[in-house]
Amino acid sequence: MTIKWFPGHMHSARKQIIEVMPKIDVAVEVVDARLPASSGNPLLAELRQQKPFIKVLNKADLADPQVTKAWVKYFEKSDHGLRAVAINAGNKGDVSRIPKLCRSLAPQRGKPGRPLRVMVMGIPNVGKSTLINTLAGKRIAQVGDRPAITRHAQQIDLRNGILLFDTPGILWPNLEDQQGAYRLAASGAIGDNAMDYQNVAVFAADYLRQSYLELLATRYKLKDMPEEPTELLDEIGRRRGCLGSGGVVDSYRAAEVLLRDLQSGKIGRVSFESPPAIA
Ligand SMILES: Nc1nc2c(ncn2[C@@H]2O[C@H](COP(=O)(O)OP(=O)(O)OP(=O)(O)O)[C@@H](O)[C@H]2O)c(=O)[nH]1
Repeated sequence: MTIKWFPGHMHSARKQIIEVMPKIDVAVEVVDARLPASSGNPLLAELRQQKPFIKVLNKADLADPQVTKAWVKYFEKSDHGLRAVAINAGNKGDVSRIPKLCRSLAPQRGKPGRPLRVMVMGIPNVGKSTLINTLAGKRIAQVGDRPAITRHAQQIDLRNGILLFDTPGILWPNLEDQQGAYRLAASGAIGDNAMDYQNVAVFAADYLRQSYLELLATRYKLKDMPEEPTELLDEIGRRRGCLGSGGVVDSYRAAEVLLRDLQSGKIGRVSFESPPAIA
């Protein structure tokens, strides 16, 4: 397996987090609801100190609702200073829960002259920008004729008593765990070029066969379900007409079909990992 991704940003992100942490009231980490552990950043747990912390399980519209519920429960039970919310960052109603939660976690702030300072962080592609835009867009809807967001360096004034910091903003996941890296790639959280595309598709086919057999069978009208993941991928390719010369399955195209379908939610709502049992 070759991962060509984010070499050596650890040191500068760590420095930035250490610098920014004392200046903020609430830390928000956006993770992917389909893989809340693998899409998290281990630095935050270590560097957050006693700051109120919100885990935003985003893209919940793509994740298995039962599993997401279990994750929310797990996070809140395993850490008392932490609150977890599952949202779709494009949905205003969902997103409006976050400012409310921030206010409840830092009630002493958010008053005139004492803005509530919130830092939004997360690995690439989890939906940080979408979340920030929806937070800001709410303000556009209310005010209409003035720009909703003001950027001063890395601060965004939402003009509702909340100041967003998006530094260091982008973090990276732990790619040392091979299974986690495969989940990240299969969900689309790390780019297509980061890992061998066909290996990722084989991993996804195998995972779906084991965990979401019915969704897989329905999507590709599979009558027989080959146990061997490469054969399963070939069968999906055949069903989708991904054939090369001589009627041989073009496995690259088959991989593309499966991963695109999976990442866009066309196969159904799929979670890639479940929380550990709570003691
Ligand atoms: N289905 C779904 N898609 C989402 C959601 N939030 C974001 N997306 C999509 O996910 C992709 C990445 O979203 P961004 O907001 O750019 O993510 P980001 O974390 O800012 O990404 P970087 O700029 O790479 O750090 C986009 O295609 C979004 O439309 C969500 O809740 N549900």
